[in-house]
Amino acid sequence: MHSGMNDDMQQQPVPAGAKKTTAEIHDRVNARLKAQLGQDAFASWFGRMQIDEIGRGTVRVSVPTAFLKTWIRSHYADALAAIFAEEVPGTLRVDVAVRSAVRGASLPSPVADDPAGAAQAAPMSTKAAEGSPRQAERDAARPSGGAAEFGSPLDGRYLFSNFVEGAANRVALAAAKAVAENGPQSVRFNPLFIHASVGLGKTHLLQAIANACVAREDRPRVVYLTAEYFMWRFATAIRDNQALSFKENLRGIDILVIDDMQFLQGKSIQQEFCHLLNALIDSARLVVAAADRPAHELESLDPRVRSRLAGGVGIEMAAPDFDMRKGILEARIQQMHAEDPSFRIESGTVETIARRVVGSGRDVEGAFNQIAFRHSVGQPLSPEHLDDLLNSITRTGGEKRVRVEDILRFVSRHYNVSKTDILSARRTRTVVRPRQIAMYLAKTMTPRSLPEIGRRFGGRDHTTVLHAVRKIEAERAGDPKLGEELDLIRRMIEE
Ligand SMILES: Nc1ncnc2c1ncn2[C@@H]1O[C@H](COP(=O)(O)OP(=O)(O)OP(=O)(O)O)[C@@H](O)[C@H]1O
Repeated sequence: MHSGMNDDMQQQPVPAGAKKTTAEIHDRVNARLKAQLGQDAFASWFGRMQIDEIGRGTVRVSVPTAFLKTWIRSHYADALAAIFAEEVPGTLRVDVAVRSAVRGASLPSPVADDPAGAAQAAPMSTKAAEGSPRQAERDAARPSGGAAEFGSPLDGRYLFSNFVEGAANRVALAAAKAVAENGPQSVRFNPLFIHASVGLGKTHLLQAIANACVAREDRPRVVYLTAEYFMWRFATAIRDNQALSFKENLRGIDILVIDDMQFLQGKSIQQEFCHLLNALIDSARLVVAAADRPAHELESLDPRVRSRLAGGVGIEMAAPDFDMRKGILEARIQQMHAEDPSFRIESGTVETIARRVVGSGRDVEGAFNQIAFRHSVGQPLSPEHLDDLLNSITRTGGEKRVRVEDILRFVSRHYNVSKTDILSARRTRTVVRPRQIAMYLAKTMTPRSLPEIGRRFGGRDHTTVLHAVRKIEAERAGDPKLGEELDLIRRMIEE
């Protein structure tokens, strides 16, 4: 797990009463962003950010391209606003603008409350940036860290090298590797469709393909996204009159990797997706997709999309056996140990978890994450607690498992905010609060890791999720009313 939050907290405070200069603030904000995101992601998205103005509760920053602005607004609005609020007490909003070619002039647009208006002020195709905007957008979209243009950022930890192979996934892994090796020339496996029940490694494998493709020498344009993200981006593009550039952008890519196809809904969106699928496959671009069931069983899908997906190579992954489960645990322990050398876990505990948690890779990781989380807050699990934990994980198998999707639905209903708002970059309190509660519930009711939850919440960083979980946990401890409210929502979701 990335330890950004901890690094971040180690920063030296400026003595009370001392007024920081803009340059000092910029340095501190940069240091925090680097600590949270890692050097590569920081350099890609914030390396060219400038602070233009600070005052009256507003910080104005600028970046050289509309693409960077859009990306920062949709992926890092929360992180940026939270950091500025800490560094510049009294900050209520952060405006991100595109720097004009004329030195110093910029086109402001709020990061928080009016994404639609903001996007219209400087659409992606606006020639407002210095140099060649298209080129700058491409450069920004191809950071050395491997994030792909337009889609969700890739998680650098999902690699072939730490994907544990076993009888359950051998064929899928071989196909995935072949696809990554041949890149856009993988016509034999086009589209490659991987299906498996929850938590069996679809996302890991898809991202491993995308990560490997991004690193190829022929530098294909790779887009990884979930069906939900596709829907959200498409809806936003229509609202912002950017549907054309949205389509153009996607049709120009070489490899599309799309996850969670079972969530693709809506007639016009499916139509659009079908056009995209046809355009890509017919022009020999590679499509890799995944869902929780075989393509022909995806009943909510438009029959044309279904048949196009079923016309490629479909491969199933099954549940991991004991050796695979042990392998997954060992891989996670190794990773954790590299980040925090003080991290220890008894070998007997590893065997116990692998023996008792017979579900998916996620269940195995869920048990591990709980143990790691306790370790990180200085409260290691005692043997009895481990037993309780394993009992609760093995009890909540199969159909009764709570999904982030269910949590989002109930929270949005309970607080009367739309799911789109919860997933958006909006930072008004009426949206932020339910979002944090939903994140807290996702962490405590599902075995998903912080980065996974971040991805489900509109591609947010795991530190944003951690912040939300800690905040709600702390408030809950001092506010019995909040405790009751959370229990009520929890019961509704479980029922
Ligand atoms: N074979 C494996 N090797 C290493 N890690 C694995 C393997 N299978 C699953 N995992 C881990 O388990 C967790 C869940 O896997 P992943 O998110 O890829 O599942 P999924 O099939 O996409 O689930 P969902 O359908 O719920 O999104 C991930 O952290 C992943 O790294």
